[in-house]
Parts: sequence; structure tokens; C-alpha cells
Amino acid sequence: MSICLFNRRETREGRLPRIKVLAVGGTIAGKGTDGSRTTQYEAGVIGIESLLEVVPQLETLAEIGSAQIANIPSFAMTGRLLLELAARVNEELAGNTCDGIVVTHGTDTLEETAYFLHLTVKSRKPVVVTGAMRPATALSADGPLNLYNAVALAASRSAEGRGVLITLNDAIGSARDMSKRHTTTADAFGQRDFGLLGWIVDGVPRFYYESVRRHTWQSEFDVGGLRSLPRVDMLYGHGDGGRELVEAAVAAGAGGIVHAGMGNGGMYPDTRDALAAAAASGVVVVSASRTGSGVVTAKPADRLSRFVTPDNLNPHKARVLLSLALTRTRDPDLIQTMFDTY
Ligand SMILES: NC(=O)CC[C@H](N)C(=O)O
Repeated sequence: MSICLFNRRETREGRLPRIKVLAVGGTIAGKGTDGSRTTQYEAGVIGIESLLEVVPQLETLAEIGSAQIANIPSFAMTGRLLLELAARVNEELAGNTCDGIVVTHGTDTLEETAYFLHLTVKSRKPVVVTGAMRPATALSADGPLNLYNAVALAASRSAEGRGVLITLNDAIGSARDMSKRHTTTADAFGQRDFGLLGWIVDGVPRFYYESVRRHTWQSEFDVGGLRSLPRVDMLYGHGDGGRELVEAAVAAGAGGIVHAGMGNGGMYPDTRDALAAAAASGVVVVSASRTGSGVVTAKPADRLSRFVTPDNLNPHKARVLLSLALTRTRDPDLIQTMFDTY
């Protein structure tokens, strides 16, 4: 009888890949008092060194370095921290001392950070974002295996050039497409339109698909010199919608507004009027959808108002791209081209 074992080690000129883990916080670094309660805990309290100690198997995959960038629940994410993180990832990958990056992050806004990095990291080296749905103190905590898988993925040549990847629960997704779709389950992340890029099985990444949209080293966005991002507000569409929130966003200085519309970008008439007025005054309006899936198509009235459609990006990913687009132009036609490209 023969037993086939995968060799998990991928070496670089005879040495293990060098992977840097940048920790931002979240449930993966969360602590609760009762292991059976998976939603009652404080996120972003355990340091990255302690998280790494729990997974000694990482040593078989890579030479690990780490840095604590922040330790926050990810709903507290800021544009400033996104810029800091992107700068750090670019800095680490620019030299020849780092072969790949893992970011540990809260899951609430993990997809936005991953997409932001997908558009601003200038490297073909793997960048993998992971988190956990159960705190480190929970029974069946998912953080340690997610961290192991993330390092395995970042250490693998098979992950190079694919843009920023997300892994949780053995799944590999593109930062462009993967989203959090459940409030509490360990299987919270997925993508309704296209599915996954692959899985990680016993520490071995297996890819089946790839995204053909532009990203990372092909991206035109350079946030190197920026200290803040243009303000983009988001409004949720509904019946009896008013003008007031649109006007408040404009008064607050929004350069862009993403409207999470009903169905294929539907807007309550008063809200539409206010958004059209905002667009006429130079605010870039993206007509997105609250359905969570599918392309939003431009209707004649949208074209007249110069609304931008987000392709199939969900509203919060559209917000990320719009904010980056506004660092380059305020022209809705050019921004539409960006939405059709990334
Ligand atoms: N599962 C999680 O990571 C959620 C915890 C917290 N709300 C955060 O996003 O950081």
C-alpha cells in the first residue's frame, strides 16, 4: 500500500518563502469569556504574536515575520488606515526580502480592504486577506486554520499575479468578487455571480478560475502620496425615499455618492431628483443595487443625469473604487470606464 502525501513546502532557491503577516484586528484576534458563545466577544484584542504561536505548523510553510498595524473591529476602518496599510504592503513587497503578504482583518469590512489593496498594490507577489467568524476563544475557532491557509496561499507560486485573494473556510476568492454574505456562520464568505477561484485542501491551494479584470500591478491607482481619500457617502434606496440625505451628503462635502438602489438600480423619484441635482453640481453618483448580485444597467434617464453604473460591484465595493477614481478625475465618463475595467 502506498500513501501519497503532498509536499506542502514551496521553496525559493532552497529556502522557505518569506511571508509577512500584517495584523489589523477583527474576530480572528477576538476574545470571549465563554467558548460556546460565538458572537459575544471583543474583537481586535489579541496581538499577532499570540495568534501566530497557536499555529506552530506555519514554520513548515514559510519564514514568518509579522507587524501589528492596528487592532480594531473592522467596522471602525478608516480611509487613513487603508492608505497606511496599502503603503506598508507596497513597501514590504518592493524589496527582495518578502515573497508574500497575509493581512489578518475583521470580516465586516474585509472585502473593502481586500478590494482597496487589489487596486493599489503594485506587485505580482501574493497578497492574501483572511479573518475569522469565531473568536480565538471559541470552540472550533476558525482563525488558526484560516491563518494557516492564508500563509500557505501567500507562500505559493500558484497565487502570484492573481490580484489580492481572500481566504476563509478553505475557500479562495478574488478580492473583487468575494463578499461577506452571512452575519455569523463560519461559511460567511462567497460570491453569488461567479463562485470561488479555488480551495485550499491540506495546505495546498487549488485554483480553477481567475478574474480577468485589471488589478494590482496593472492598476492606474497610485495612493503613495495620499494622506486621505475623497469622501464618498452611501445611501440605501427604499420607497418613500427623500431628498434630504442626498443633500446632506453634498453639504458634507461628498465628492461621490453610491446609491444602493432597488433591483436594477431603481431610485425613488424624489431621491432620483436630488441625485440628479447632485450630479449636475459635480458630485459623481454611482447607481448601484441593493440586491447583492448582477450588473446594473444604465437607463436613458441615468445617462442623461450622467450617473455611473458599478457593473456588478456591490455598493460597498463600488464605494472603494469610486473613492479611488476620484483621486484621478471627477469626469463621470472616465469613471464609468474605470468601473468597466476593474
Ligand atoms: N467576524 C468578524 O471579524 C467580525 C468582528 C468585527 N465586527 C470586525 O469586523 O472586526
